[in-house]
Amino acid sequence: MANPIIAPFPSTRLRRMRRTANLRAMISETDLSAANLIWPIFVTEVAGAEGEIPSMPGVERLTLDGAKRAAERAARLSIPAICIFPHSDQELRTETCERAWDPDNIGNRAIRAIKEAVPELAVMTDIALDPYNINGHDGFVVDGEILNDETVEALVKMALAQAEAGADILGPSDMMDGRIGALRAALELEGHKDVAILSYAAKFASAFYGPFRDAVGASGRLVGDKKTYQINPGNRQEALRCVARDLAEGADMVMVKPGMPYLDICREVKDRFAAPTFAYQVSGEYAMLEGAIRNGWLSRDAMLESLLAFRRAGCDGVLSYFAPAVAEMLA
Ligand SMILES: NCc1[nH]cc(CCC(=O)O)c1CC(=O)O
Repeated sequence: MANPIIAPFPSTRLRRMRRTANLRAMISETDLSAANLIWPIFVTEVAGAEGEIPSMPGVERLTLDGAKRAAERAARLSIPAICIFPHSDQELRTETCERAWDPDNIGNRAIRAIKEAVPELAVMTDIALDPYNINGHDGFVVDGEILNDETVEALVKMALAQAEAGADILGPSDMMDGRIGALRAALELEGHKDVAILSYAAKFASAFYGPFRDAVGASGRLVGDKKTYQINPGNRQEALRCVARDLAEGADMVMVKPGMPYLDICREVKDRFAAPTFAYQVSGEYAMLEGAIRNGWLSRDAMLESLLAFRRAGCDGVLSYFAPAVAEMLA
């Protein structure tokens, strides 16, 4: 970092450059635009499950038609990418999770519908077994253990189905070891060399995912917790090793998740690896901010400030449920 030279007061008065809006604009260090946003949406195949998610006020589960309209809205607002999270038929969850790689599962149908409606919009997916798993885990569970290598094989099948459906960016969120390398190799082999991987590389075992699990119908299902695969929230060095490992295995971009409580990790990842770096402002962060805004306890500027903070911390972009609202404010 540069060594700023500060003349003694009153020669230096830092308030001189804060006096008017134009002076402030001239020395503004960080910007936020719609191009920095990825919009996560929930798509359901269950009749009657569409509509607002109680723990995420303002966020809805969408039908396929709703997903198409969201894609059109994203394009109008210059949001470059949308990320699809499936809410699948709860009755069809199984221990063997075969619907995860069914070309006609709701996630894959949503990819096709959106690519058809708005071909230029980048479509990102989630790779993990939890939307289709009877016990809500991201991997196969046998005798209470989350199996790593068997899960990776399933994730590869899931990824190929998504790539086949037209996904531009795959987002493995499962935290199994070795999955990035396995996905990259399979994509090369199966003719999907240009499909990008945005790895959920530094994903912590967080209490902030609660509302998301409500949204995808996993809350009541989850047996135990995800601490045998997601990172201990206190572990900075382990998070950096995960990022290094995923980049070495062929990830194009990396993610830190959750976001606001982990801005130190964002900064460190960007400085160390100089790779495209994203953060996920997760459901619990959204719920806190939106809840306070709806109660009149915070102004909507808190939303903008929270996203600007990710940019200041070195992130190229942010997955945020605020994406459309913020893009509208910025337009
Ligand atoms: N594969 C699961 C997944 N993918 C994205 C999120 C959380 C996103 C959010 O909270 O907004 C989760 C939840 C979890 O790990 O239990």
